[in-house]
Amino acid sequence: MWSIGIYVMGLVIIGMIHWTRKWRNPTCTAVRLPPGSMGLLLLGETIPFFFTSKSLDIHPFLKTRIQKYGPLFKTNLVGRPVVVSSDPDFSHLILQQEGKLVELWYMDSFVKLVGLSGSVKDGSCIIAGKIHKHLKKLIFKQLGPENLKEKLLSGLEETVNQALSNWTTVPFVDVKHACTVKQKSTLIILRRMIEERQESAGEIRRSSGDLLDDIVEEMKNNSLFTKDFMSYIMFGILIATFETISTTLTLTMILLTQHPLVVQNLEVINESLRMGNFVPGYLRRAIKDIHVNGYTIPEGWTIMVVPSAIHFNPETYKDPLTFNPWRWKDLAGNVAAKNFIPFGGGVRSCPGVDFSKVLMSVFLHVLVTKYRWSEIKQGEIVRAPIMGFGKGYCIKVSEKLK
Ligand code: HEM
Repeated sequence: MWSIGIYVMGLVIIGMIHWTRKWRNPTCTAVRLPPGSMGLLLLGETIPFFFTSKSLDIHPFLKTRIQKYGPLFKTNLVGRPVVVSSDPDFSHLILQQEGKLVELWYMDSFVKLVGLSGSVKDGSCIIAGKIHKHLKKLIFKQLGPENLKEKLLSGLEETVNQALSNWTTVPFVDVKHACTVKQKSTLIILRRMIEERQESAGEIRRSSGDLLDDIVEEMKNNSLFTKDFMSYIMFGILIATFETISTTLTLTMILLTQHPLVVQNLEVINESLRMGNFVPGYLRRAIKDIHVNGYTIPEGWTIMVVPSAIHFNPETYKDPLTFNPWRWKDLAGNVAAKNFIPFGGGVRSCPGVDFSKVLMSVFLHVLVTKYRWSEIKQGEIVRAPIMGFGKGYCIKVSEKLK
């Protein structure tokens, strides 16, 4: 009896040792993986990745490992092997290689943990291939520079004026909250709007011609564009708009309050985007083995491009943690091309880039020319690892005295 027990115990121990070895060195072939640690069995290094950091700087999980292992390191997050890249050239290459070396990839559990659930299925972005191209074209037609100038700009200014005027009537506003959509009710409203537009498609189309009209038109010809799918896509677009712009504007307000002399500088938005890095990384999956600097990233592994590491690289940006909009005057265009990626890059880059920059410029212009503000509650900047503002950033807005 004893001998059977010892035999089983031995088998379990050998199994555990084998499993741990395989976890630490996950490939069977003799490829040279980037340096780094796969962390604890099953957990990997997930826990320190989600620690809260109260600084604008690169998250400590990433910073300490970049210092220890260099610009490319391996790790394991939420059960998946990941290579993290803070190398500007390699990151640039990866973002340009969609469909060739890599594909957009969101780890399900990662997405849930960082609060982006809803946009993925089985890890892959559900908006792929032809649908992706088509949708992006529709978004760009509405939010690209031409339509912005011809149709949207005056409306934006009016909306911003109205919002700021409303803000003067309340004791204070929580900036991030004031710019954010209420998710549940928005989804219901969107579904209703699609139905209404479907019912009166011809009529509204002539008078409005917005993204929703384009989508309703597409739904007639494309069986993949179902009502459910499209209300979900519209919701995704709204989230992509509000979450990003509200975070960037809140951070801009905090930085401007700390540096009032900078207010008139047009490069404030670029500088805020450089320092914001509200997501920890852009995720891709290697669709074939990728060879880089003598290392191999095996097919199927996740690659995380870390914008904060690129935007806080002291070789590109002197005193990277200093808010200095003037730095942009001296930065050559070709330097910025690989070292400034707040909107991603390649075919998966953000289609809302022009709209976001125009909206934020209009907001800041109206704010500083017509209004003044004072801080009521300081926003505590936290990265966990998505950027947030603790218990909120509250300001009191008043009209400027004439
Ligand atoms: C400050 C504002 C914004 C920032 C910083 C931002 C940032 C980004 C980034 C970094 C990506 C690429 C992610 C990746 O490569 O994995 C992206 C993609 C995307 N963004 Fe934005 N975004 C902003 C505003 C907007 C707006 C206003 C829209 C509205 C249409 C939008 C819609 C999208 C969409 C649909 C994608 C997916 C593109 C694709 O998969 O090809 N974003 N955004």
